[in-house]
Formats: sequence, C-alpha cells, structure tokens
Amino acid sequence: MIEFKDAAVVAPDSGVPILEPTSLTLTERHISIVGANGGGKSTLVRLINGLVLPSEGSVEVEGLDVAKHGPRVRRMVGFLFTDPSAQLIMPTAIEDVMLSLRRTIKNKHERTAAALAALEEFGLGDRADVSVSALSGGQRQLLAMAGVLAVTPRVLVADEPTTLLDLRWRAHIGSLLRSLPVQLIEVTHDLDSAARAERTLVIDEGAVAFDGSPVEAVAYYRDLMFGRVRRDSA
Ligand SMILES: Nc1ncnc2c1ncn2[C@@H]1O[C@H](COP(=O)(O)OP(=O)(O)OP(=O)(O)O)[C@@H](O)[C@H]1O
Repeated sequence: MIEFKDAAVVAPDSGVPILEPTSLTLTERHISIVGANGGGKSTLVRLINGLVLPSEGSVEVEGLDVAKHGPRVRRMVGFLFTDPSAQLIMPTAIEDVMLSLRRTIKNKHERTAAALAALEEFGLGDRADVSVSALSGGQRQLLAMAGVLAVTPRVLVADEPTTLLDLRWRAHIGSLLRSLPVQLIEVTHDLDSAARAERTLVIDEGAVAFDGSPVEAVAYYRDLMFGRVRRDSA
C-alpha cells in the first residue's frame, strides 16, 4: 500500500508550488496516471521512491516513510524512467542487468545466467555484450525494464514506459507489465493503456483533478484538454 499524507512539493530554488498537498491511498494493483504536460505527474510518482522528497507531509510505502527509509523503500519500488539513459550506467547490456542483480544473486555464474535469461525475455538475448550506447532507444527502454524487473520489485512505478517502443513491443510490454505480480503505477499519455487500469488519476496544475474509474477519468481528461484548447483559442 502507498499512502500520500498531505504530501506537497515546492520547487527547491523558487519555492513555487509543483504539487499541492495531496492525500491518496493507493491499493489497487494497476493505477494509471494521465494529465497535461507539466501538470505534476512525474513529481507525484517520484515521491513514491524518494527521487523527490515532500516539502510538507509524507509518503509511505508499506508503512515506511520514504523520507526516512529511502534505501529500504527503493528495494521494494522499481522505477522506470521515460528516458532509459537516466538509469543505464554500465558499459554493456548484460553488465547493466548484472548490476541490478548484485544484491539478490551473489554467485557470479548464476547472476550471469539470470541476467541472460532476463535479456532473452525482453528480446535482447543477442545484444548481451553490445555497448549500451550502441542500442537503439527502444532497446535501451527494454534493457532498463529487464534490469528493474529482474529483481522482482513489489511496486513498479513506470513513467511513460513504452514511449520509445514500436507497436509490437508496446503491446507486448503493456501486457507483460499488467501481468506481473507487482503493484503497477503507470504514468502514460496512451489513453488505451490508461483505460486498462483499475483506477486512474488525472493530474492537472499540480493537483489531483480526478480520481476514479479509468473510463470516467479518460472522459474527464479529454474534456479538460479540449475545453482548455477552446478557451485558449477564443
Ligand atoms: N526541481 C524543479 N524545479 C523547478 N521546477 C520543477 C522542478 N521539477 C519539476 N518542476 C516543474 O513542475 C512542473 C511539473 O513537472 P512534472 O515533470 O512533474 O510534470 P509532468 O506532468 O510529468 O509533465 P510531462 O507530461 O511533460 O512529463 C513543471 O512545470 C516542471 O517544470
């Protein structure tokens, strides 16, 4: 369970509010988050693993305050960035997955075998020894997923995880993410994907503007966006 208790964020330099005080209890297995660019979606999900800390209030994962127990929370919460380059740090694909597995599999042969299996699952079996910088954008996104999922997190926060993927991999990864035994919190601009969740949050201007069923949330979001376009062009 993830709990936001009046969690607010202000910009560190200017003090400008980025996220209004927000209280949420997130228990559903798949929650999608949609909203306009710059609305505060990434800020909200980054609070879940302490990449951003609340300026006020708190966020708890399984009863642990993220601000006080960052490393323990991060072992439970996998995070997928929109830009996979932000999380790929080793020279080759297999080394990157092996780095993820360093705590869970101590034996090097077993770790290598597990890393190769993870790469195979994401279609990268023949890219194991290729330099990460030589992979395509989509391959890098798949590699980041292989690394994060290899350690079987309890919660997976995915910030636009399929943006760089082609149609085939987008469908495959979408259904894979939904089938995993993890709580999935997915930020997405793909409204079909958003609609497959159990619950959807619409984030707008630094606040939760709608929280409810995906069908109603997507309809609310469309109205919000098209109403705004009409207002802006009037
Ligand atoms: N560290 C920071 N300092 C100042 N402003 C920030 C900081 N982090 C985020 N912001 C601002 O807060 C707002 C919300 O950003 P955020 O990345 O959370 O939005 P988003 O909904 O994820 O957007 P997008 O859909 O474009 O990725 C933006 O206007 C952004 O510029």
